[in-house]
Amino acid sequence: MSRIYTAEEIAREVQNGSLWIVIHNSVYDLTKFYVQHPGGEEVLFDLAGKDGSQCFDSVGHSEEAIMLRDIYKIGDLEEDASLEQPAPTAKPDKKSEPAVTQDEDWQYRKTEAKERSLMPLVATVLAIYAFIIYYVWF
Ligand code: HEM
Repeated sequence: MSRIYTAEEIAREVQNGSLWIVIHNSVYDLTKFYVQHPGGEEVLFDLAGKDGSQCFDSVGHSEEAIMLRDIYKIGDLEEDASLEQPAPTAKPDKKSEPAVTQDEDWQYRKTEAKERSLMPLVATVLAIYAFIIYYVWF
């Protein structure tokens, strides 16, 4: 039978250096796993002692990840326990990323387009130079 943990117990363990995270009322000890996490260590550290359900679900973890998660389950959170909710910045907002990148791309393309529009002018000037040098020398 799995153990029931109180919010205070979880907080105490985290203070003692363990990396415990609660996902859908199950308690996971990720102290040994965080170094192997494909999504990075930092996201897990930000959620130490907190509720990582929203974060875990929003990433769309694979079946393998869900099975792997079960290995680290140590128990359940007691009913009605109030855990600290993660700050909005602790969540990887995958949706906002492309928007920023697209915006930057747009600026990049704009500069690139401007540079490209100068190319015929530069080529013409160089051709005239080459023509003059050819005339003067020969
Ligand atoms: C027991 C807990 C967890 C396990 C076992 C786990 C496992 C994994 C695995 C195996 C992957 C590789 C991709 C996949 O197979 O889905 C992954 C990616 C990732 N995970 Fe987790 N994860 C856990 C918790 C979390 C939590 C709480 C967060 C939220 C901050 C998170 C954020 C991410 C991110 C951002 C990626 C990268 C996704 C990508 O690059 O597409 N993970 N995780």
